[in-house]
Amino acid sequence: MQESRNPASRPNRRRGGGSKSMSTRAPRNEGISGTAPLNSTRLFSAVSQPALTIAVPADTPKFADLASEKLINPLLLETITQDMKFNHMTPVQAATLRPLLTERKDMLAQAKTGTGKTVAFLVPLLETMFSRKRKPGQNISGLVISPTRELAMQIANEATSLLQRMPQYKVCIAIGGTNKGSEERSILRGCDLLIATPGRLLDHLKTDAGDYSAVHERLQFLDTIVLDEADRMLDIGFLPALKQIINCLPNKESSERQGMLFSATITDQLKSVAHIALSKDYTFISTIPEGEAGTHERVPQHLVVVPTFSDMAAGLVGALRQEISQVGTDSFKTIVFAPTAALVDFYAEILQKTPNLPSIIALHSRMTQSKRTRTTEEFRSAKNGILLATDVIARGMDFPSVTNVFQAGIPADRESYIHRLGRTARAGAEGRGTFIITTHEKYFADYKLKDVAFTKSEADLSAKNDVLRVAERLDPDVQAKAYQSWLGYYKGPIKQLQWSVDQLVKEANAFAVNGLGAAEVPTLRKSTVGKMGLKGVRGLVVGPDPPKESRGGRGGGGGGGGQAKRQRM
Ligand SMILES: Nc1ncnc2c1ncn2[C@@H]1O[C@H](COP(=O)(O)OP(=O)(O)OP(=O)(O)O)[C@@H](O)[C@H]1O
Repeated sequence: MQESRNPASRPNRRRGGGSKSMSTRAPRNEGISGTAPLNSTRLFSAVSQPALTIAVPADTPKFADLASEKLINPLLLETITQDMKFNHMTPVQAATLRPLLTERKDMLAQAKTGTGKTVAFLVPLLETMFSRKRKPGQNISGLVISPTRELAMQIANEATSLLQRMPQYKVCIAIGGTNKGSEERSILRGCDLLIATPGRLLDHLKTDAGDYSAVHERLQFLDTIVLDEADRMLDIGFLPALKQIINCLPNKESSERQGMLFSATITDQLKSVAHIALSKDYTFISTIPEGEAGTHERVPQHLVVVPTFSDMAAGLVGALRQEISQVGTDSFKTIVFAPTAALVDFYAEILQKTPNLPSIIALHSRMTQSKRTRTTEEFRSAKNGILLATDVIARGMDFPSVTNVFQAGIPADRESYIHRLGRTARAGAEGRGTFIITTHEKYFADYKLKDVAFTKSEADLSAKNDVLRVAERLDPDVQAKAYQSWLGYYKGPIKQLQWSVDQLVKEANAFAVNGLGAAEVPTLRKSTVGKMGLKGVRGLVVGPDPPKESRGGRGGGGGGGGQAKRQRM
């Protein structure tokens, strides 16, 4: 089934304001960062996100149309139309809601980023929950699994908004980086809808003694399971955890459980394992016409090619200045994606010391969860600013009014490019993308993104000397971590880059001195070099491992290492 109407065909009709400069801290959303049940009143009032009105084509059905067939609870309809001010469905909602509600079909659904997939899966999930004649809070009716903690919290917010007229239903979260005990107590106090990341959910299902837990028991009457950004979960290796979670649920055949998988990108691998959560005869709905890039037609995408990795920071500053001159500093709200946490920290240091840029913040998974949550909220409510981030927020995150997305260096794959770009031009708004790569990485634009109509822009490297001066004054630990993470990351696509390992190290060493401003090539620990598979490669400076008792921390320029997947986030 295909649906090709463009939700952006009309001008942006965003409503609301109240957003503030990023330097003003957003109120902390206690319902999410704490572990109490997400009581709708408390949570909703804490969220400072302006209401959005998507530029939905007037010819899609209205939510009110569902009422005439008694497919939607009147209170939920009032919330959607009066509180959230959504009248017409978006194309993906129009395509999926009816089959999900009337036939309770299992579904794999694909639609472009920022087009309202969350409401598309939450409404049927809530409708099933209302239809069950059980006391609210007794058992978990709906389970949504998300690849990241930030996305889980955002989905919980959206669910809580939808339930604001029915506070008897409780939304809980189970995510990593927070207190597991208090999470469990919240769930057991009463939970109707659980939003979880896979690893933490798995932890909740068994007791320390290995028996099934009380949380496990609460899941034995599950009515709906949703895997959001399902392909990402497979990509980061969550398949075994997902299988174990699903094995803990009542048998699919004997229960009436409905399954849904949603994403903007759907890989063949995902299709081949969809049956773990869906029945064999599931429906596949895509609102992206075949052969289309999957990025929004209205997002101009610029390609900037810089000569070497040492030019990347200067190229980024030049491209940012170019875009700021178009949009103006006051409303310039941008996400810059970089490949690894250490590179995010490096670029953040450079941009923080570059004059005439809006405020800069960084976000990646090596921060504490409370810092991650604070930064996410701060950027969500900011009117302008530059957020440097890894792929930890590439998927699903709905930051209002992001005018631009920059990608400094190639992403892990084509899907990541699409999802990162999708943080702008959401809900019918305008947006622009800039992809900055080196000559070595051009293969990615030429082959993996050959269907994207890039506008080629000249690299502005006028900031090169200033950037290098700033880099040279950085803490050697920042330089060393960036160097090591660069090596770990670019070892991945070494074949596509057409490099030998010697060439990889040569490029890394040139980047360390000419780009990162290191006085000399940073030293790597022997064990790190081994884990990276670079033992004996010429050009590396290898130092001894520290004595056993001082190992294990993540700190230190030569520590960690080799785990490209983890470093990427
Ligand atoms: N029918 C609607 N009318 C107006 N706005 C809507 C409607 N449905 C959802 N929205 C809003 O559109 C925005 C984008 O929705 P959402 O985050 O669900 O997109 P998505 O398709 O899941 O994106 P991604 O692929 O990035 O995860 C949200 O702010 C949401 O509240």
